[in-house]
Amino acid sequence: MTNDVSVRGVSKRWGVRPVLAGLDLDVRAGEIVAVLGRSGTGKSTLLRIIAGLEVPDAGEVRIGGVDLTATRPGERGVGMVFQHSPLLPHLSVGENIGFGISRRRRLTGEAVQRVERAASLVGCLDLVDRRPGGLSGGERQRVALARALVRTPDVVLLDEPLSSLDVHDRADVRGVLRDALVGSGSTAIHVTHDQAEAFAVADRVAVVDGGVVQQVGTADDLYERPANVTVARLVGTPRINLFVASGGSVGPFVVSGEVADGDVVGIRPAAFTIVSPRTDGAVDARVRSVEIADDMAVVRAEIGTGTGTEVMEVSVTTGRNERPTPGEEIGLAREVARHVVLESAAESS
Ligand SMILES: Nc1ncnc2c1ncn2[C@@H]1O[C@H](COP(=O)(O)OP(=O)(O)OP(=O)(O)O)[C@@H](O)[C@H]1O
Repeated sequence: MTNDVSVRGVSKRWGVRPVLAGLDLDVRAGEIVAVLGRSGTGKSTLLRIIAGLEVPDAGEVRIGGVDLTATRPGERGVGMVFQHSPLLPHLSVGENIGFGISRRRRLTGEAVQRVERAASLVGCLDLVDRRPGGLSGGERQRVALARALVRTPDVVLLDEPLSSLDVHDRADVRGVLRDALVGSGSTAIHVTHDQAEAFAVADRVAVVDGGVVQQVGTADDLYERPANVTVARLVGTPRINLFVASGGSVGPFVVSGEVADGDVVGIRPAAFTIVSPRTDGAVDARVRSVEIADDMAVVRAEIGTGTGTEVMEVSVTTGRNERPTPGEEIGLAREVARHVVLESAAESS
């Protein structure tokens, strides 16, 4: 295959502000990679550079090993889908999809087949005779995707394609999107700030922050083995709890395995166990708030830090039916089964 994407040392400033700072990213042929990052971290800028719509200050982009620095957007074999992809209102859905391969409104034999294939890839074959005006947001984005895929591009770039949809449409279209991308054989780079979407659509996720890729990996890699504090805080809902280790303990908790003084240690909310209040050896806590998320409850509780009178808040998840109430005294088992060392004091000194 010749449609792998390689981004090497790409930098871009807007005015004095560096947005991308020597960013590297490798996407294998046929792979779907999501670029996940907070708002304003340069994700769209990166996509536009790959598409040839922006020129980087430094670095290069290769598709299939070919340096594209001097290649115009239309010649890069790249298709794009945006958050709001404009459809032409006076054309039918089929004609809109066909617009990707021909400026002529009346399509001939082979073009009709290609439109039908693209429409069926995204599950909108039944819409081809409709006008875009009456389509739902989810339907419109599926049509926009079909219009990008009809050209059988080497690479599809998707810039927040689902973020204008309501939660239900978003969840439905995610699956369609992944199946269509896999079915097309194109390499895909999907920009989003929604981690659930990134994990649902992509084979691997690249976390971007500070103008560089912080870590690339599967959902398990990023959740279980985040490379640093930045990734640990961006991946996982509710957020990971952070502690600085001291005297072999992590705040008032004890983890399996050794930790050195000054290590920054992360404990996921699901790794804590709630026990009865004032259980021998448990950590006393008071519930500040409880939020229900489907079958899970997110409990925010105040604990002593183990270093005096200071208190800190930890997030703990539990089953919806086992949840305590705000204000209640609870205990947290002192021994925590899983943790991750995010910064080693020995390395940073
Ligand atoms: N053409 C431009 N001129 C000046 N500044 C720009 C331009 N395009 C983007 N920026 C700035 O660069 C930064 C990164 O923007 P970009 O849209 O790439 O981020 P993003 O991660 O895609 O954000 P979002 O998720 O909010 O879309 C922002 O601060 C933005 O204001």
